Amino acid sequence: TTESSDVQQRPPVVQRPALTVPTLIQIRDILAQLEAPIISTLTERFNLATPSSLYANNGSELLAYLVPRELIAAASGRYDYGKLEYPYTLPPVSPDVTTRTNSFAPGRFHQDTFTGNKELFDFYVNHLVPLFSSQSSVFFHLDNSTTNHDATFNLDATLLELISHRSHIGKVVAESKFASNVTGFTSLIKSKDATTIRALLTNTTQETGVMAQAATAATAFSNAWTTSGAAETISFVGSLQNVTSKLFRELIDVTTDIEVQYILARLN
Ligand SMILES: O=C(O)C(=O)C[C@]1(C(=O)O)C=C[C@@H](O)C=C1
Repeated sequence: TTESSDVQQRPPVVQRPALTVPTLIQIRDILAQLEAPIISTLTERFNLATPSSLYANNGSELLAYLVPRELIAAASGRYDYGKLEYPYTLPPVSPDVTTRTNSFAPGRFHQDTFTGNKELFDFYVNHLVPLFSSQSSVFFHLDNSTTNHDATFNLDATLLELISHRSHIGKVVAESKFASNVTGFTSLIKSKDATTIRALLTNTTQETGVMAQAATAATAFSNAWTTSGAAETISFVGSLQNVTSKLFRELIDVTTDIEVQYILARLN
């Protein structure tokens, strides 16, 4: 009928709630809470033997593995507005638009379309996976095989989701910083001065604290594995430190990229 085709053609009306962001101090606590789960998953993943063929063609098999998982996640609301979760394989989200009647007061979340996921995925596959050099396997198979591809991709997916969520919390870090310096940021946004915006968003003291916490967590998790009797090589503790440090350096950089892009689109 005319009625049903009319219904099909009309785009869904999306009601986006007005969401206020926490203070910078609160957000830094939230970021700190994510360090242990990330490093715990990393430790688990680090201990799986990793055939490099699994990540050929820039990780195309892993990306394909993420598709059905992200479709299910989308259906359960994982990527809904304000969740600060963005998929690796699904289409980009539509941005908020500031209008005369809705100016998005400072402190209110303003959706932009940028995600750091491509950067995170490429870093993961090309710079982190090559460091996963475990020779032993935690799996016992009667056919003498040592790998479990499904378990490996499953941990990859969990880790990728966690690091993506951590990085996209940068959007609310940026909103919180924008709200506390509207005048300063507005002129920089108007002149599209990404370099000065980045400098204004950067806090190297905070970065040092984040890196130190990550190192502490890596020590704790590697100690937990060795003292509980896992068959680890002598180099395990140092290698996990190295991988953790590389990951958190990247996370800070991608989080900052996401902050910069958020600010640049703040008045759109
Ligand atoms: O805490 C902040 O101010 C942030 O912007 C977050 C963060 C991080 O990723 O942890 C990123 C950039 C800053 O230089 C310091 C820390």
